[in-house]
Amino acid sequence: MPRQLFRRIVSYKPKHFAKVTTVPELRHLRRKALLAQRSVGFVPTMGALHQGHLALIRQAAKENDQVYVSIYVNPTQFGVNEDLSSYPRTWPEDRVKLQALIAEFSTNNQLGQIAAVFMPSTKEMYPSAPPTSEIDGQGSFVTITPLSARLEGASRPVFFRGVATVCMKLLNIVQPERVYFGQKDIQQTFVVKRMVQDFHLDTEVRVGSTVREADGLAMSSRNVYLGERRRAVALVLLNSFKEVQQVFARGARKRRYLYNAAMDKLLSVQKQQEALPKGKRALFEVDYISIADPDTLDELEEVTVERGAILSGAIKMLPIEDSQEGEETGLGGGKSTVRLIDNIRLDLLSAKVGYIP
Ligand SMILES: Nc1ncnc2c1ncn2[C@@H]1O[C@H](COP(=O)(O)OP(=O)(O)OP(=O)(O)O)[C@@H](O)[C@H]1O
Ligand SMILES: CC(C)(CO)[C@@H](O)C(=O)[O-]
Ligand code: BAL
Repeated sequence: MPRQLFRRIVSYKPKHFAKVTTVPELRHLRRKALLAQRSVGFVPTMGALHQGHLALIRQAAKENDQVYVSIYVNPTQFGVNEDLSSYPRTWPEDRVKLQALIAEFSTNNQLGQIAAVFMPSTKEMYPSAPPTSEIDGQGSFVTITPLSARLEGASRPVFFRGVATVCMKLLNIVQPERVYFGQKDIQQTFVVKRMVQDFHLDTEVRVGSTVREADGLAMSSRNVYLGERRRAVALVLLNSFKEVQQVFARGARKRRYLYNAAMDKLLSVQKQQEALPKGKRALFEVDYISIADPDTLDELEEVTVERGAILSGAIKMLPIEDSQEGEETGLGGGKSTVRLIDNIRLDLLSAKVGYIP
């Protein structure tokens, strides 16, 4: 019998995870796992857990003996005018979801188990200086350029500096064999992979597919802010990708044809919404559409069938106007702008069947 399997069968699986708030406690657990030759898979999150997070935890439990999850809303990745203070914090619900996963994993001897949930304070994560969201703020930061300055980074200038910095801290603390990120935040996966490579971090970066709602909308912790009216229009980004798939399947390869297919869809839906009365419409702005190389994320002038492309984009759903009596306006009453991102792999196979991975 393979050693790994034997270890799992005889191993005692605790029914509760340790909730850890300090670095020494986490290191103590990690050292015990190392001495017991248990592999650790790590899933960093900002909480408000949904099926996208749970899928990453399931994948980590398939590939490791122990799963560590972090829940930490990292201030340095939010710009000064972004939604740090209102970001959903839902620990009671998150705990129930994690406990349900523990029950699910404990019935299957082939799976690892959630061993620790790391919920540090900001003082714990940023011990020597208060974290800054200012572009020229002082502190110890990891910067990955030029990758961090484009696409998401162009709209959110401090975002990837904050993500790389907190991921470096978390990876130094947890030292997992494997770390898990979602494809939904595709540029983040490129930034973290580059950081792991350039700083010789001893961990394997694994990427889980984007988990979607039944109609295709990518799950996101921020979707709770949309409300009914904006939720119905939010699918426009994915629908614009489907237009690109169609023209690609019909033979278009040049950037301008592919890009225009997405933009035409976005602009036509934008016009339709603008024509509606204020009490009915959901306005949005297009932030960017990118057609990029699958290995470097550099913009492409032409997509080849052999390599395909990463098609990604972001839109900003603007605040709800004239909310109606009894209208479900989402968390925060529809007052805040909600930025949505999504991406798909553009290749001939998926384009022909209209498959959205
Ligand atoms: N729909 C999804 N499918 C797969 N992975 C996801 C999905 N949504 C988020 N993730 C991944 O979960 C991890 C934690 O993400 P995070 O806690 O920021 O949630 P989020 O839903 O992306 O939040 P937000 O969209 O508001 O930034 C990241 O690696 C992220 O890519
Ligand atoms: C990776 C991460 C947990 C870092 O704060 C965050 O950017 C996220 O949840 O995607
Ligand atoms: N999911 C990425 C974290 C953020 O948008 O801040």
